[in-house]
Amino acid sequence: MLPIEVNSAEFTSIAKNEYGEVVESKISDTFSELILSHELFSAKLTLHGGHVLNWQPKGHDEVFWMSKKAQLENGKAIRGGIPICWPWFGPYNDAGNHGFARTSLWQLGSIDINSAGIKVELVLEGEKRSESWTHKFKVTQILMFSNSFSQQLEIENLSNQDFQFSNALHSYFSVSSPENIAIPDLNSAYFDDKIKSIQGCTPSDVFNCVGPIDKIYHHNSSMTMFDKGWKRAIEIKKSNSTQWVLWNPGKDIAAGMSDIHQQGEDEFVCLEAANTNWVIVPKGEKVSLSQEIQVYKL
Ligand SMILES: O=P(O)(O)OC[C@H]1O[C@H](O)[C@H](O)[C@@H](O)[C@@H]1O
Repeated sequence: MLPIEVNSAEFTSIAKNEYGEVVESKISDTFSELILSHELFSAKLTLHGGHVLNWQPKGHDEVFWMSKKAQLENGKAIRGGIPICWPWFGPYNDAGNHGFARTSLWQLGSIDINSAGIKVELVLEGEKRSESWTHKFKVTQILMFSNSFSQQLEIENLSNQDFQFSNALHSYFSVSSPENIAIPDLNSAYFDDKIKSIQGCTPSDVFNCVGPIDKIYHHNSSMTMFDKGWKRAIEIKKSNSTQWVLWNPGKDIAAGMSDIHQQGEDEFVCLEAANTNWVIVPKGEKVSLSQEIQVYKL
């Protein structure tokens, strides 16, 4: 019997029709990305971390920033795009920052290409993934790429007791400069300043997003980020997330981060739809949260 022919090319088409195509590109022996093409947008994602790497709606520039020094390797967190921070946000016990979802290999559930865009479903499930968080769970991530973008997480508790999680959709938005960014919707929100370790700060105007800035805003509706340099606005709607996290490391902290290229901190602002406090999911139940992003020219 002849051996089955394996497609040894670096690029392998995994779904295609008259509206678009999804191609797998092997970056290394252990890391590959999925390249999505469609007349309304282009985008890239990877199963490592269930991570959206970029999305560019037609007629606009890239929406998400990616570090030129991002570690595209099995088990590493990727600096840029949208890391999924889950089942915890920030540090937790000795288990490191932001949970295991962003460093785990997700499974490809389904791909649907149609005239409106490309829908991709990714799944992460398991039990005892971390000594600090041992519950049995299933997370389904539903991504809809089009001239807008939406990302939904369905978090299912499959264990025989209630569990809790915190999370963030840690979007790195590409900007002309953090100096040019205004987010007027934040002006009226109470916030915790993580750098100064002060909680419950009274609302104050956000004139720019120059780092170091690391704030948790208690605000559960939409945000619009205005970039006066690139004359574009990014609107982010979210559901079931009670906070927004605003982060940029600034020059000195970024200089100590091996996966940010020189002056990379001048190219992005993170605005993260988050639940920084624990959310309880009763046993056998499901919680869903999402964000939806739209880009406008000013
Ligand atoms: O370096 P990472 O683990 O990816 O975390 C990057 C940043 O994520 C969030 O925005 C947190 O609020 C910051 O405190 C943290 O520094």
